[in-house]
Amino acid sequence: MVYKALTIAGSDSGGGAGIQADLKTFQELHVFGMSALTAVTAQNTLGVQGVYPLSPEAVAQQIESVGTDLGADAVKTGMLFSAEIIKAVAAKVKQFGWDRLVVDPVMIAKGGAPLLQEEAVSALKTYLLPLAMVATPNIPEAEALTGLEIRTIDDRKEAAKRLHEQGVKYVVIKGGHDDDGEETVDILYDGSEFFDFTSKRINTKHTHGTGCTFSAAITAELAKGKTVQEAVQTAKSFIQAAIEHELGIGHGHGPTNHWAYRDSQTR
Ligand SMILES: Nc1ncnc2c1ncn2[C@@H]1O[C@H](COP(=O)(O)OP(=O)(O)OP(=O)(O)O)[C@@H](O)[C@H]1O
Ligand SMILES: Cc1ncc(CO)c(N)n1
Repeated sequence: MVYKALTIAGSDSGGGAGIQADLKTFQELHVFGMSALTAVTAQNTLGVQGVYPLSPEAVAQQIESVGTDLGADAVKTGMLFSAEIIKAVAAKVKQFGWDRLVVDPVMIAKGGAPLLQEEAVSALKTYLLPLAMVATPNIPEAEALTGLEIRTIDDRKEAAKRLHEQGVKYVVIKGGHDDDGEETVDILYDGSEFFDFTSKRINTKHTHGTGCTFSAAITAELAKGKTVQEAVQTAKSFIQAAIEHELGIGHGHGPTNHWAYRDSQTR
């Protein structure tokens, strides 16, 4: 059985985030990866030097090409840049009836460069979140989507509830941005219960693309037919290994190590 996953996202020339992180993660998890590019970024470990969005038609046509021939067992979205691209993507997801959809609501790169126009946040809420099986906001993204200020674990839970009310079936609020403490805690809400995914916080500056990699791993596992809980557990182990075994490349915030999880399975 060949499992297939499609990522609809931006290109990171530095190879650590975006489409590149997604395809590497799919491959590591033994899932055939396909891509529809939304934008090309000139980017490296020091920051984003340029952003060149594609037209909504170009995005829609790539998805059409994949959907009418290869098909996809699961789909994820990353950087979508504009309200027009979001609408085009939502229409195609509906057309192909893709219900295993992971929405990573990418807004701002780690260095502060905007990857989603401010006015597109409401389009994300209106058109795409209601189609999402899973959404994976980090803390600032969850704040932007809900209007809440998130400080405590209870705040995170409240944000998860609000996003569930907006139509997301499973909400994962990632804890990577919570710098306090020895642990990183990601919270999963399924509409009735909360589940914590906790790991040791690794003290490193090489965390470029952690969010993309994490959501791609969830998507790959969903493509195989795993439950959301199983998929999030594997994704947490995948990103933990990828952060722990850093590659140490580039002069800034380096990429994570996409082959570390596989190595850990064979050691
Ligand atoms: N220092 C760390 N140690 C261990 N796990 C981490 C660390 N930083 C992030 N993570 C984990 O990585 C995953 C992604 O979380 P994070 O909040 O960093 O996403 P993000 O901000 O969307 O990432 P990015 O914008 O770089 O793609 C989560 O599972 C989180 O717990
Ligand atoms: C293309 C792209 N997508 C997502 C992110 C978020 O990490 C990034 N830095 N670049």
